[in-house]
Amino acid sequence: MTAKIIDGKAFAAGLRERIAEHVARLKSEHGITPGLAVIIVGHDPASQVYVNNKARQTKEVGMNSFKYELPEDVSEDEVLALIEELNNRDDVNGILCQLPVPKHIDENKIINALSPAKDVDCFSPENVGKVAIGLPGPVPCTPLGSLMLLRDELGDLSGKNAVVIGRSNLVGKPMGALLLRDSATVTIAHSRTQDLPAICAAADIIVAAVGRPEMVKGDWIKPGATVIDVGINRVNAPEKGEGKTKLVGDVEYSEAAKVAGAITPVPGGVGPMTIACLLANTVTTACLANGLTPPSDLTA
Ligand SMILES: NC(=O)C1=CN([C@@H]2O[C@H](COP(=O)(O)OP(=O)(O)OC[C@H]3O[C@@H](n4cnc5c(N)ncnc54)[C@H](OP(=O)(O)O)[C@@H]3O)[C@@H](O)[C@H]2O)C=CC1
Ligand SMILES: Nc1nc(=O)c2c([nH]1)NC[C@@H]1CN(c3ccc(C(=O)N[C@@H](CCC(=O)O)C(=O)O)cc3)C=[N+]21
Repeated sequence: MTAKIIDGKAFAAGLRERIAEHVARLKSEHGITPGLAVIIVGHDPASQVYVNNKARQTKEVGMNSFKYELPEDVSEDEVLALIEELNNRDDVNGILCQLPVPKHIDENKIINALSPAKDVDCFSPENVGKVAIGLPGPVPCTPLGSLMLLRDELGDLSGKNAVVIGRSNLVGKPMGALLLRDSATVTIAHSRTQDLPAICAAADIIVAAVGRPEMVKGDWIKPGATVIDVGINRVNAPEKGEGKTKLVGDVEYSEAAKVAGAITPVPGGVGPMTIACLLANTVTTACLANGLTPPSDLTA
């Protein structure tokens, strides 16, 4: 058996088309153009590429993009003042501060300063709570993108055994909450979990969000299971030439693809969905800010 490859890049492109239609309707029927502000501190090249991609895709779907590139040595107070200014601007519906920030800036202060109404990463306790109990609002981008791919692949997730590996506030925990809302039977594994291979062997769905290159082995996977590989790890690739690197996921892709029913590749899987869901969340917060019901196809 060879797994179906879940094309996250293509799915994300389709999602962006739907987002563009909703944005066009918000403009023509309500005079609203959603806006997303992205803050980047310092000059990490990977972050730069990523932030530029977000800005380009934001404009492509017809939304306004505001980019703030702050120097590495900017003070915490200056970043907090910028967030406060953006919190108060009517043309900004989403604010994202690219993480990590330099060490002299307290990440928690940044997260707490963001207005929950504009918190498109879904970091705030208020928004995390809404996700847990199923109230409308932004949903963490990577889990939302992963859920969309799973629903598209499997339809109803009700009663499926789902194992999420990783319990971070960013990915693992909200992923577990979303799967539970869809009536899957959810196990969340982490670094203290005993006998992870046995737990995976019972899973119809595996979501790997560990940050360890190719940790999940092909022979852990139940034949026919659906595998969502969230991990993005840059590793050395001497086979490509001296000093070259490549991206791999948290799943041993070549072996897993022989056993799984369907699997996301890295790159081209969950990563592109994360950015598309950021845009989807900005439409959601723009609707909520204007007393409109957010489009159901852009949220969980
Ligand atoms: N595709 C995308 O868009 C995105 C991809 N990522 C990628 O996803 C991965 C995970 O990210 P993130 O959640 O932020 O990572 P974190 O480092 O915050 O969390 C990793 C989790 O994995 C668990 N873990 C570590 N080692 C093991 C082990 N041996 N067995 C089982 N569990 C283990 C940790 O357990 P414990 O809690 O006990 O320490 C922790 O809960 C990374 O590769 C990251 O780059 C992240 C965000 C977006
Ligand atoms: N406030 C904040 N929110 C985030 O969501 C956030 C963040 N900070 N900091 C960094 C991480 C990382 N992250 C990625 C999203 C998409 C790809 C992505 O699209 N990856 C491509 C490959 C890109 C490449 O080739 O380098 C893919 O998987 O196909 C990667 C990484 C979001 N993050």
